[in-house]
Amino acid sequence: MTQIKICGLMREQDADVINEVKPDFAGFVFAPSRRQISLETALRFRQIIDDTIPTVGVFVNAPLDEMLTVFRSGAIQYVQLHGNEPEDTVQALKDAGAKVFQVYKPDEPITPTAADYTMLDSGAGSGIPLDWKRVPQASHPFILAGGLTPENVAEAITTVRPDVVDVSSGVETNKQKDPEKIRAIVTTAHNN
Ligand SMILES: O=C(O)c1ccccc1NCC(=O)[C@H](O)[C@H](O)COP(=O)(O)O
Repeated sequence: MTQIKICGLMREQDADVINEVKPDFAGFVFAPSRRQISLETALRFRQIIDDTIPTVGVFVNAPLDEMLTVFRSGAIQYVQLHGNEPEDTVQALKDAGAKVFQVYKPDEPITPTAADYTMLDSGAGSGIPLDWKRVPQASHPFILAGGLTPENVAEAITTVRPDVVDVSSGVETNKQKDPEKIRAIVTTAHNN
């Protein structure tokens, strides 16, 4: 079984399929993006998403205080650092009790980190696949992201053997989350 994060929830109705199929993580984008949501919306999501599903806040070079405010509000349990955040930031978030995903880009060295998860991503919700055969050895738990879809996720898992896969664009239709695609990818990840 491979765990899965569905990232970039935007509409309250997105929570319905999340509660139905129970991915292992649900992600909210706080960085500037067409998927960006407010803290108020994230708090509403947290109220309606099943308690057993941890929520992850995605930030890009945000001030530490901003991330701590969101974490302490209870909207998220994990912080995903998607910019060039230094190890000091990872440590400060962990000292505050947050769990951390540290994101690396292709061709960037995967350096030792105190983060709870190491994540390799081709972009930032861009839907661009990685060359899975060139994914470097990384410390575990390891998350693979970038251009995953219900159709290609089984091959990605077989090739890379990540602990977690992460998807956003590949479960959207007309730039909105698509319940059928979410059902399909969660089932496939959990069966592989
Ligand atoms: O999704 C965004 O809009 C986004 C914006 C800024 C920074 C990160 C962002 N997404 C991070 C994610 O965790 C996505 O799920 C990941 O990049 C994979 O996206 P995709 O290739 O679209 O599946």
